[in-house]
Amino acid sequence: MSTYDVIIRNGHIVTEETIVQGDIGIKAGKIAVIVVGQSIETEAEGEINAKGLHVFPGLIDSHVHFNEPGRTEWEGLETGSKSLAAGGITTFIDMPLNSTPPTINRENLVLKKAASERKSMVNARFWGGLVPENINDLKDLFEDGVLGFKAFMSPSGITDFNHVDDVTIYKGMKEIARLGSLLAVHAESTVICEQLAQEKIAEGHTSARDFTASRPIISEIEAVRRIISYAEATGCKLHIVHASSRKVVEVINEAKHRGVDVTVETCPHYLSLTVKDLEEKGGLAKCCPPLRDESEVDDLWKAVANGEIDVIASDHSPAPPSMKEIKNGDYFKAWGGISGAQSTLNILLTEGHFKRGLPLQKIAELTGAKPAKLFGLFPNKGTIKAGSDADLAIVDLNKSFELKKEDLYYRHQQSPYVGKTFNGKVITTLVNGQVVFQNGEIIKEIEKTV
Ligand SMILES: NC(=O)N[C@H]1NC(=O)NC1=O
Ligand SMILES: [Zn+2]
Ligand SMILES: [Zn+2]
Repeated sequence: MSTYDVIIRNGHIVTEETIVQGDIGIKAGKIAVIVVGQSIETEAEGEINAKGLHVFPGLIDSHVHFNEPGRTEWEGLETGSKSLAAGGITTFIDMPLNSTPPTINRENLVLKKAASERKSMVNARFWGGLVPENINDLKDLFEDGVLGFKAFMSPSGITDFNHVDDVTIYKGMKEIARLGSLLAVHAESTVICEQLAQEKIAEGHTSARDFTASRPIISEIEAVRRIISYAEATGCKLHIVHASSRKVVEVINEAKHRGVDVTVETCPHYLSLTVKDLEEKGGLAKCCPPLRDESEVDDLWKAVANGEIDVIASDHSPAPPSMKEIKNGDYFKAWGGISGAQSTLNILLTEGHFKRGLPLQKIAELTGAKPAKLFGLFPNKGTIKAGSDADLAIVDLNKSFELKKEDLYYRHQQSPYVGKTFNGKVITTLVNGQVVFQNGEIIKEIEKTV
């Protein structure tokens, strides 16, 4: 029996801290050894030549909606997890909504886990929901392993996942604080968004820019300020998802400096697309909060470079093509949600590293070490260290490609990124030491333990 099952040779090994060149020896799904500057002398059954390539910690996508069980005509665990494998993502944390039933109690979590065990090719973890009806279920969900809870401050678009009122926020956050967990929040103001939408629709103003104007940045800022005050009152750890603007991030920064335990996520679409894309690509580029303008994109990159963003995740929230169509020019009706999970690393490399000089270590931090630390997965996941799980993405930074529909593993081969040229290509993805994707092919379905 050889010492290692797999040896990855001569790669540039990227972590949140450094880039070093060396060999990685993998045994029983874990990184057994990292030898820097020289070779591992024995041979393994699986030899991977990574000369000239970069080895990243497999990405953690802490924000996906895979819709299974119950809404697999939108997306599923098999198709969703294949797209992640193809994108170098080795762990996802699935949101509690858009599947039906939603993950708001113990029974529903059991269904979610069972489906993932059968169908996911990457590591699956789960968010539980906080809704007005389930305060008494939070403890069960926590005990059964959810990594945190998720609430909407404005309507979620899904009838079986209600947004929270102030009392639910207050009681829910007290309970989540007591459990020692955290609350992730979709923060937009219901009052502002509903009023502005009503006015626009009544006037017959339903264009891309009308939709965007109905969900202004102030709506995020107001909701973020409000939820931060509840975090301060209850001592509940808070995570703001999908900040669309640095102006929102600034509010969170101020709170951090006051000592509030709050973190912030942004998404690749807010870092690479604008309201112009919404006009040109239609529903494919519709999301909530909406895409902003070019100057907001630039400012958000400054926030990334400046260490003001904690996590970058996809918020992959797909729907069937018919629901993404803009009918009669009405941007209010189409489903809001971007299909993007496969492209996170591509966007960060192309727009961040190559265009703006973002260090590779920073990409590894935002998509690996930081989410792993925040959601309790570190150091098993999110970094490359002896003893960590062998979840790895091997990338050729010298390869460019144009994303084609046919490249997408989603249930529906659609994405606002189709047609975009990316610099840097994922060559091989390993999950728990097994190759799941190589040279453009999904290699094999793996047996999963969740
Ligand atoms: N329900 C759901 O997935 N909503 C997501 N879509 C989106 O664009 N923003 C969200 O929060
Ligand atoms: Zn959201
Ligand atoms: Zn979401």
